[in-house]
Amino acid sequence: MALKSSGCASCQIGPSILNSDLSCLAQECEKLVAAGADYLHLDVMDGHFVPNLTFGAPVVKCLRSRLPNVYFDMHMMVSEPEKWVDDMCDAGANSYVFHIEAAKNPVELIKLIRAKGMEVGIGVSPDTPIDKVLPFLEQVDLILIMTVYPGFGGQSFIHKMMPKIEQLRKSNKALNIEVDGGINKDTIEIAAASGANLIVAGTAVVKADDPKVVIELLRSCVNKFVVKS
Ligand SMILES: O=C(CO)[C@@H](O)[C@H](O)COP(=O)(O)O
Repeated sequence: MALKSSGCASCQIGPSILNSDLSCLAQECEKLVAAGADYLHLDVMDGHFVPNLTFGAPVVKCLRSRLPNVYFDMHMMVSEPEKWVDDMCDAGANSYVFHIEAAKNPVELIKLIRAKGMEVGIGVSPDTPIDKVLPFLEQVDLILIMTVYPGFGGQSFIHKMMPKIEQLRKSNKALNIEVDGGINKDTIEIAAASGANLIVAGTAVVKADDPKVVIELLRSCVNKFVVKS
């Protein structure tokens, strides 16, 4: 599987496992895939770029051995994104999403990630203007718009991020625009209407009685808006 779109930005749902039961992470991931997840969004935090710690390549490697065919979308909330490219690739990551705020040389970093055969994404935190990523749109597979401040699951969706998504979608119909943070049945519509097509949902999915129902609801909502080229 690849996130790269071929002329049209199709809807894919990628649950974030951050707020799942980490004591049995592999089973939680298997459950999400069985519930219809298109990919898994894995949040790596270094306690420096964000005020929280999660996990690194050794955990990703263990998950890869249990889930050989699932797409792992690595959201690297780290201060030195160039440092973990090799490890994440070797662990089985499919995409490597670094934050524009942390990248010293985005062009070189994009090249490094591509050379390892991973897809490339750039994350944008709420206080960062969208202009910062516009020069790189042609070089990446996705732009990740944060609709919460990175660091924790379960926060409230920041509506005023929608113009960023609208501007990106207006500039490129085929671009993969990933939205992350506070996505649930009440916020999916505005995110999809603004132009997001890759949907990261954590709490709403992993804490649901039936994750399949929530994934289907998110997907049907996005499919009403998904952009055709
Ligand atoms: O990257 C992050 C938080 O930093 C996200 O992936 C959240 O983990 C999504 O969780 P919810 O906001 O959907 O609970």
